[in-house]
Amino acid sequence: MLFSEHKSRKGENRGSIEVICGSMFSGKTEELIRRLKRAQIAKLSIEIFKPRTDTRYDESAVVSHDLNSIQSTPVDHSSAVLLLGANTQVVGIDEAQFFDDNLPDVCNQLAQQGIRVIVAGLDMDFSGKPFGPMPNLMAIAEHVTKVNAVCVQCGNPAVYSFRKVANEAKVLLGEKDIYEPRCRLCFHAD
Ligand SMILES: Nc1ncnc2c1ncn2[C@@H]1O[C@H](COP(=O)(O)OP(=O)(O)O)[C@@H](O)[C@H]1O
Ligand SMILES: Cc1cn([C@H]2C[C@H](O)[C@@H](COP(=O)(O)O)O2)c(=O)[nH]c1=O
Ligand SMILES: [Zn+2]
Repeated sequence: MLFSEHKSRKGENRGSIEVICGSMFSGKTEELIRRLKRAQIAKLSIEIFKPRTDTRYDESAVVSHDLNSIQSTPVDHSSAVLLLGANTQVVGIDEAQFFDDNLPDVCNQLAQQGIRVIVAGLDMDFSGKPFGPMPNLMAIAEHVTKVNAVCVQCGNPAVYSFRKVANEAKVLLGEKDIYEPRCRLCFHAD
């Protein structure tokens, strides 16, 4: 599937929702940044949002594990995305799993206003359960892209984020110190 930067003709509503999902280290943020930078090259106006709680690499920028980055606005609630994203052509959202349950409705409203909305997030938490608003976002999206990491145990495609520490909290920020991507077989082996 190719994602297009084409501009709407006058009066034509080209709003849409794209979801990029997968495990940790699967390339969600890289893919989000790639699509947003192409939109910038096409001279479309863009606004990017992430949850304020996600301070792993930077307070405000969206940063991939390979340290590619793009400036963003940290927000506390999806309502801020609706307010701040309303007057732009493309809206990008990273770490969508941490947003409140109203995010799908916000994305729908933005798409109805003609905005291309691109959302990236973890589809499953460390226990293999659907994460936050992600399943509902995937249900209403025009396009869903599931990316895979490489299983660190066996080298097969990985769809799970295995937590290496004993902590049952749903939200636990971290990197390779706490998580490793695993395939189905290796995820359920431990
Ligand atoms: N086990 C792994 N499988 C795939 N990529 C990995 C792995 N470990 C590190 N990486 C790196 O992580 C990058 C993806 O980072 P990023 O886009 O931030 O992922 P995500 O947002 O899905 O966590 C890859 O391009 C690769 O260089
Ligand atoms: C599986 C899982 C992950 N997290 C946290 C860990 C990281 O800070 C982010 C995911 O980042 P990425 O860009 O996808 O690598 O989420 C969590 O809080 N709970 C979990 O179950
Ligand atoms: Zn494996």
